[in-house]
Amino acid sequence: MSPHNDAPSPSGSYTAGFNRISSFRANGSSLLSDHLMPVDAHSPLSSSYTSSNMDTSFHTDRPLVAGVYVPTVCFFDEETEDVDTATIARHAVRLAKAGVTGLATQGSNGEAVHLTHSERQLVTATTRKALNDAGFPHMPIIVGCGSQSTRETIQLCCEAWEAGGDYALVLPPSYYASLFAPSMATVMEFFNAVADASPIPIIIYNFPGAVNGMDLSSDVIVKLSQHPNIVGVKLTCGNTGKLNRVAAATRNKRNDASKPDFLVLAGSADFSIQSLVAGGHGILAGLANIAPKACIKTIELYNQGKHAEAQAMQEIVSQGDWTAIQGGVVGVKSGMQGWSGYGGYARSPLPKPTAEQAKKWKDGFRDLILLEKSL
Ligand SMILES: N[C@@H](CC=O)C(=O)O
Repeated sequence: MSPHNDAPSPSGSYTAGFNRISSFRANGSSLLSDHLMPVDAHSPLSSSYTSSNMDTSFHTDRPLVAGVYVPTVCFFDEETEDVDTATIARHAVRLAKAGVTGLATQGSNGEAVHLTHSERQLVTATTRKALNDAGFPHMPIIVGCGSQSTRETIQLCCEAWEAGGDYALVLPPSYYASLFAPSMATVMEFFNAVADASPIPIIIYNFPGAVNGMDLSSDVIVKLSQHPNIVGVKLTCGNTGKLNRVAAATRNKRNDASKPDFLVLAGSADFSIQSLVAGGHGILAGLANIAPKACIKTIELYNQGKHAEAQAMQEIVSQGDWTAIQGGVVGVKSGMQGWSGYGGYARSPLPKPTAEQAKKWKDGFRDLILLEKSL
C-alpha cells in the first residue's frame, strides 16, 4: 500500500519544487513521478534501497555551514485547518531575505506531530519551491523526521528527500524507552540504522523535553558523529558543557569553523553566544521565525569580536526567547500574528489564545521586535 494514500490531489505547483529530483530522474532513475509516487521496486522506501546503491551526488550541493537555521512555523487555514501553502511560501522567502542560513521544516515549531506524511511532504516541497523561485536555490532545508520506529523514521527520511529536503533532523524514539537496552545501546542502534538507510544526512536532535526526558550524553553524540551520514546535532538541552565537549571532539581537520564537518547547533536562541564561546557553529531556533535579523546580528557581533554589544543583544534575544519557550508554538504564532499580521493558530487540539493571552504573548516579544525593526 502506498504511504501516500492520504495525499491530496497533487497540483502542478507542488511538483515544480522537485528540481533536484528531476535532475536525478534525468540521469536515468525513476524515483518520483510528476505526482507523489507509489512505493515500488525503485523507491527509496523499498527494502532494496540502501545507502550503498543510491546516488547521493546531487545531495551534496547545499552544505551545512555555520549560521542561523530556522525551524519554520507551519501555517494552517483558520477555518479548515488545511495546510496554508501560500503563507508557508511567503514566510520562507521572508526568512531567506532576512539572511538566515537555512530552514527546517517539521521542527518543534513546525507541528510535525500534527501532520500526515503527505502534508509533511507538501510543506517541504512548498518551501523548496518558494526558495528556488525567490533566488535561494542554494539554501539548505532540514526536515524533522523523528518517529517511534526505525522503519517509519527511515520512511520519513526518504519522503523528506523526495520532497526536496537536504538533511533529516531526528529525535530518538522515546515511547518504549523503559524497554531499551541499557547504556543507550538501543538508541545508538536506532541512529546508526537510520543513518545507514537514509538518502539524506542525519542531524541528531537532543530535546529531552520532547522525548520523555531522554538526554543524549556527549559520549553518545560523539560516538554517533563517527557515522559518515550523521553530520550534526541540535542541542535543545541547553547544556553548553556538553556542547563544548561535542564541538571539541568533532572539530574538523581544516579547523574552519565556518565549514564544519560536524555541525553543532544551539537548539534555542537564548544561548546563542554562549554556544559560540563553547565552540558551536550557530543556532537552529524557533525564535528566528519572529526575529531573524536579531538572531543573526547577535552571532555576527560575537564573531566580529564585539562581545559587549553581542551580550547586550543576547539579553534582549534571551528575554524574547523566554516568551517563545513558555508559549511554545501557540505563543510564537500569536506573537507573529500580533506583530507581523500572519501566523494564525496551531492545529487542534492546541488551544487558540484568548485576547488576554494574545496580548501577553505580543507584549513578551515587544523589545525583541523593536530590536528587529531597528536592524
Ligand atoms: N526552544 C526550541 C524548541 C525546540 O527545540 C526552539 O527554539 O526551537
